[in-house]
Amino acid sequence: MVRKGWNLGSLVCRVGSPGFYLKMLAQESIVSSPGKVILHGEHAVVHGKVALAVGLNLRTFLRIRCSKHGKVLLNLPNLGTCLNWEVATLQTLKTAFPADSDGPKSPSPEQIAALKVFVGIASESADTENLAVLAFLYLYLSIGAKYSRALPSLEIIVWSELPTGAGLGSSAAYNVSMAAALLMAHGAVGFPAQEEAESARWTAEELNLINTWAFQGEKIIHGNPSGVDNAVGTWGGALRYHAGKITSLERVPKLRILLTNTKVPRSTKLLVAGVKDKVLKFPNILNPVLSSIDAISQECERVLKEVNQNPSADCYTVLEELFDINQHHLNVLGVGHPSLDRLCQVTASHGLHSKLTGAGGGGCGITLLRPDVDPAVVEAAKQQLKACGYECWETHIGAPGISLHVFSALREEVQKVFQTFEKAEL
Ligand SMILES: Nc1ncnc2c1ncn2[C@@H]1O[C@H](COP(=O)(O)OP(=O)(O)O)[C@@H](O)[C@H]1O
Ligand SMILES: C[C@@](O)(CCOP(=O)(O)O)CC(=O)O
Ligand SMILES: [Mg+2]
Repeated sequence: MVRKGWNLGSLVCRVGSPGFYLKMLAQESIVSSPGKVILHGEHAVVHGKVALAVGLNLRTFLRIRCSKHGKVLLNLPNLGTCLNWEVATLQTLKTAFPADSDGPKSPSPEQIAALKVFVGIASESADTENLAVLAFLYLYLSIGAKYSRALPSLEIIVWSELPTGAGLGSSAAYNVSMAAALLMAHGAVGFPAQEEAESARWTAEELNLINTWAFQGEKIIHGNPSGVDNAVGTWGGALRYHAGKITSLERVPKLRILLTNTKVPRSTKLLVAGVKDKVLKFPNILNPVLSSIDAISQECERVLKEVNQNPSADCYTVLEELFDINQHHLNVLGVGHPSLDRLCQVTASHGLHSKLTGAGGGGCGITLLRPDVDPAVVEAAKQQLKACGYECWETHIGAPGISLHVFSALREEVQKVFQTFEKAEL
């Protein structure tokens, strides 16, 4: 179902009246993708073990407009970055991104080197913020090379409710939104909106394509991603992820979670590389730890089913114990941080159980809230965490994956946010 070119016709063919789609495309499209919370399996999942992850109700929004000014504008207000390039200048990179008919391919070292030279990043730079620009250029040029003869002139703005670099999958939400918007702009996936619908999702085949391209963007930001984050950003809900196999977890109970951001910055790429080095150095010591984390994910999956069928206080006690054990394992892998130890100690002093989520090294932790927990206990824990300089908020798990926003109050609100960031560089 791949359609070639920057193609209004393909959008019109999909469903509905031509006037409706032409109007929508002439204006612009807004898509959004959720952040994620990994319940269990971070890091181990990079080494082929099971992870359980859920969509988070904090999202990244992207607006794409096709324009006639012969430029590409990329506005990233979360990073304070707004760049633009002449399309003609971007064409000079086409030798590194030749047209080919194969599916998405991993970014090659030569392509990454060419992009770094183009953007003016030192090749050894560990600055993760710049990686968002590289990931965009990679997706723009690769998707352009695959689906169109000419590169399009575009204006793109991405704004997120998620903290970046805090373990909540902001990089994946960014890459999933970017892949969906660019694929839609090229007609490689349809424009799924139905008239009067508030938001819309793509077919499973299209979601698969979006996910595969987003994974390539994640490779630029993470180095060696497992693919779990982009899978949640694409499909949402609650997923079991194992060696690229994505299974939707059916009938997951509505778990309540307290999310805490220690605000200690860290880079997923460096933390993942650190774990790899440690596993290579001490395979006999650390492989059993990864296997134990795998067993924790599987036990958690079993208990979540039980909570649904036959909820009991014991189930929640097991879930709490699994959090505690996994947090110790993650410390053994070297991805803990004193700020996370403090988070766990503070919540433990209120009888609550926490673990880091995502890459660790700072960033966010999650605390399980049993259904019968006294609200005064949660409030006291929150106050103490805030006094440590942390930010916390309560949430429950399972937000929808990548969505196109058509007619909704949410779309209007997001538009207003985008307008505050609009710059007049063009
Ligand atoms: N809204 C955004 N705008 C621009 N870049 C983003 C955005 N969200 C994430 N990124 C990119 O992702 C990086 C953070 O990714 P990462 O270190 O994997 O942490 P996490 O995915 O846990 O937030 C940022 O440094 C930036 O390159
Ligand atoms: C550590 C890891 O398991 C999750 C990283 O998540 P985040 O980028 O910290 O949100 C890495 C991965 O799965 O690719
Ligand atoms: Mg990430």
